[in-house]
Amino acid sequence: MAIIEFPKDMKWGAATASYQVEGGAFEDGRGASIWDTFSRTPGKVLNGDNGDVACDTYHRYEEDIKLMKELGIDSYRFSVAWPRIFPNGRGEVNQPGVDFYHRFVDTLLENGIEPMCTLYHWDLPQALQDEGGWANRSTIDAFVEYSEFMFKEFQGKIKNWITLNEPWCVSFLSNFIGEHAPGNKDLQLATDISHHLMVAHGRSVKAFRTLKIDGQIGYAPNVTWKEPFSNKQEDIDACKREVGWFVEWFMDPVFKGSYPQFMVDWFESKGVKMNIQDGDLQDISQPIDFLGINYYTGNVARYKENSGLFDSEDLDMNYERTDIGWPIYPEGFYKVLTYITELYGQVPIYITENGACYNDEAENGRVKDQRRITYLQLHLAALKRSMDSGVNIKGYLTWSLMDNFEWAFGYSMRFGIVHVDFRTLVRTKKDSYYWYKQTLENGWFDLTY
Ligand SMILES: CCOCCOc1ccc(-c2cn(C[C@@H]3NC[C@@H](O)[C@H]3O)nn2)cc1
Repeated sequence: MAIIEFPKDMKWGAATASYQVEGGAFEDGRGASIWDTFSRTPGKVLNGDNGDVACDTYHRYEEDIKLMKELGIDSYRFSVAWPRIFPNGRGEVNQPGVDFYHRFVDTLLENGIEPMCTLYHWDLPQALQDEGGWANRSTIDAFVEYSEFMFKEFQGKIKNWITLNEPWCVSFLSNFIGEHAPGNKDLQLATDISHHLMVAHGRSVKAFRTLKIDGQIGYAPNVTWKEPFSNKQEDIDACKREVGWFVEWFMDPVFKGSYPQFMVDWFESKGVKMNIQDGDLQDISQPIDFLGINYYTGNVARYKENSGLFDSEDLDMNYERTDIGWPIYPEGFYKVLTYITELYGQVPIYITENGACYNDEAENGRVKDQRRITYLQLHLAALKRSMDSGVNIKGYLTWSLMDNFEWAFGYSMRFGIVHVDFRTLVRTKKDSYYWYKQTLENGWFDLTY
């Protein structure tokens, strides 16, 4: 029994992303994205699932916004499908696609819900990929053109902007590990892409400032935590490299104007060189208004020679795991948030994603997902602990509002507080929806896991 209470001005929300929920993949002029291509490539997505229909939010958004309204959230984080705006990635605008997002945003605002818009949540126009995608610096220019259009088009309606979601996933998961679109496995390519993404982020922020857009802008890296198994320096250093791959690699350039030398040196030892052009780091280090943080899991790790990219190995500490297999590690949430604050000061932070995968099904109109409630309790308690330790948390948005297309896992992995039957598209509020609603109403919860 312990009451965990949050500041009255803290923002509460929920998050989704275009390719994962919209559907309408070929409607009203939308162009193909790399995920339409990837999901149609045999063996890339479990069960051959794709985002053609997804949750059909493209047609059912009014129903979804009713669910948000009843939930009582302040803010809803969604992403715009770039190929719905620019079917070829640049140039000609697809007006019906623009009109959809106006209807969507207007309905959010009519219901007193603040839109938090992610410009890039992985659905790159295939036409740009055909020219090399993020490996080609011309895609940076296309992203700036897309950003400028969106800033001007939705000025006054959207006041919270996120340039990129999880640049680590877009670069390393998608182009070195190869699990996500476009599925390359090349460390030099992935490192070049990570840099081009950050230049695109910085130049988008510059455009936001130049256009004098009313509102705030940031980006949303995903992070993890690796706790050294011992106080041996080799274990500490191995964990620093693992965490640095997510934290310092994507945050030092923004907050310090340079890449972390210990990571640059490590990549060079793997034969990777940095391809940085004059002015790139000045662009990347444009001041931002907030940092989005996505956290799901962490672990205990130690040095292991020639193991993985960083001479490290995770240990099986017998932590409980969610249904996607990720260890439940709320301590890591506290550790990585306090670490970020130690490195960069009290940067305003929104938790732009945190949630659990549990594949509970609906029975008689109810979904008993107590395990998700427990995960949320543990992580919100860790969040409050970080706030009491000086971390400048401005808001928390759970991933996700509803079950959706979980990338390479397709529809097999459920992160929603609302269940979706993907045969009928019927939405069912889970027990966690009601728990989250009560928590937002109170501004506190009783830690009773
Ligand atoms: C080092 C080896 O690693 C192998 C796998 O490595 C990862 C890391 C991270 C993820 C991951 C997935 N998600 C959930 C999504 N966030 C955005 C939203 O679209 C959610 O669907 N976050 N992180 C997957 C795999």
